[in-house]
Amino acid sequence: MTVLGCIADDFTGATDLAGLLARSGVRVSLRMGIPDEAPSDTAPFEVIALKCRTAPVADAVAECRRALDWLKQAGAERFFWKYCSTFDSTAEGNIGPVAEALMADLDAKQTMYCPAFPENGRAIFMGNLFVGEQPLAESPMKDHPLTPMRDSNLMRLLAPQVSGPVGLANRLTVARGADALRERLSELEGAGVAHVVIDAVADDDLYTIAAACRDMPLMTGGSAVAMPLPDLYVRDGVLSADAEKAVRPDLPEKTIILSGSCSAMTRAQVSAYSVNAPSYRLDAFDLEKRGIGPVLTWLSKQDLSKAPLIYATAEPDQVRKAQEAFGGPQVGAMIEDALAELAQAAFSSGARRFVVAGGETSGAVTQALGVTRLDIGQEIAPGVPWTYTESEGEKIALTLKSGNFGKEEFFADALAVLEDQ
Ligand SMILES: Nc1ncnc2c1ncn2[C@@H]1O[C@H](COP(=O)(O)OP(=O)(O)OP(=O)(O)O)[C@@H](O)[C@H]1O
Ligand SMILES: O=C(O)[C@@H](O)C(=O)CO
Repeated sequence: MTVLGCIADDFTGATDLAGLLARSGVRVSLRMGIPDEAPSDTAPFEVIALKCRTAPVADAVAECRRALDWLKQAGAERFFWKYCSTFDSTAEGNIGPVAEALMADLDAKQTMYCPAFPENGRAIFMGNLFVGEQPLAESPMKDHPLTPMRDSNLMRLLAPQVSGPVGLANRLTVARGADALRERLSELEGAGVAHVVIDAVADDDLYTIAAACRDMPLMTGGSAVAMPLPDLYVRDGVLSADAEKAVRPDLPEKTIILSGSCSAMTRAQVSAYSVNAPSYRLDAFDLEKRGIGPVLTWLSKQDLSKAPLIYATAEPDQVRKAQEAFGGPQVGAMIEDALAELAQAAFSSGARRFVVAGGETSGAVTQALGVTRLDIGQEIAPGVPWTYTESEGEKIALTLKSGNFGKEEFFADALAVLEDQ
């Protein structure tokens, strides 16, 4: 029976959330897209990964509502809407419109918003989101190819995305504990505030917030505020802990690393890895002119046991030039399609270990590999676990890395963690 039903707006975000929930030892099931069939063999925590972060608002809302229906059928009575720890969205959405639609379906008068992820340097103070020591709008997220973040204030970012009033429960309240926070939430509810941003700067704050909000029909946030929920549910008696860890299948060593993320950390990871490993830079202008042929030829000559890297990862000025030439969404889709086709080609050449960087990129690659359900394995870095699944009846391992997660040596770390298991 499913205790918590989760909907994630991208694929790396979904594995991030699943990985943090799985730290508790409970079984977490991750579905790539809404399953066609009715729920069966469900886990206490079900996460549905969608690719709707940058989809048109109406499409995102419709898809998330369908996901909600599936999770309700799975028996869930509490729900979690997972978006990015850097609140990636546009002036239209999709964080607010989806939250509002799910609230309406669940008859919820109020929900909370907490993208904080202290282990990865995301903190919220007085409603402002920080990435490390920088306000969001001064961090590298200001140059994101699809969702450039140009304001750091979560209330200001959220207000144009929702129809109801937006409020704040600040750190001074959170520091006073779960009862004080509950009181503040009900005071805001009395004043008609439906959308409450909650400050959090450290993991202790997240425990307080999860404790205060765990009975809301809908919680929303990054992955970290969901992390305390399994233990809280066990204490509440609504969940019994069953430590069913996924076991790594026996896999050939052949590996491919595909990076479509242009985030600052991924750029550093690509630089670090490409010094010693075979690597190919996929250039947007070259791809448009000559198609995917040259990189397919390069790939066919690689020894996959050396874990080659193919990356479209580029500096902000290069991204800007490509976007000006072809249009932002068009160039994004062209590169995603290319990386998806390369994943298929690598699979046909025997690759069974896939390291993918970037949420949209991960969505494209997993869809191309026909992956529908993942088991969560060992974490490589906070929020980035290995996952195990099948493609065309063959066992494979996949890790889907959020753009800004992991340290500089992430790609080498990922290979090492799999070897160590
Ligand atoms: N050189 C490039 N020029 C323009 N767009 C690019 C280039 N390289 C990649 N892209 C596009 O940028 C987008 C990057 O988004 P993606 O979600 O994959 O990474 P991310 O945002 O860093 O990761 P996350 O969502 O996990 O934080 C993709 O649509 C990708 O195709
Ligand atoms: O929350 C995060 O930062 C990540 O899980 C993510 O959503 C990146 O796409």
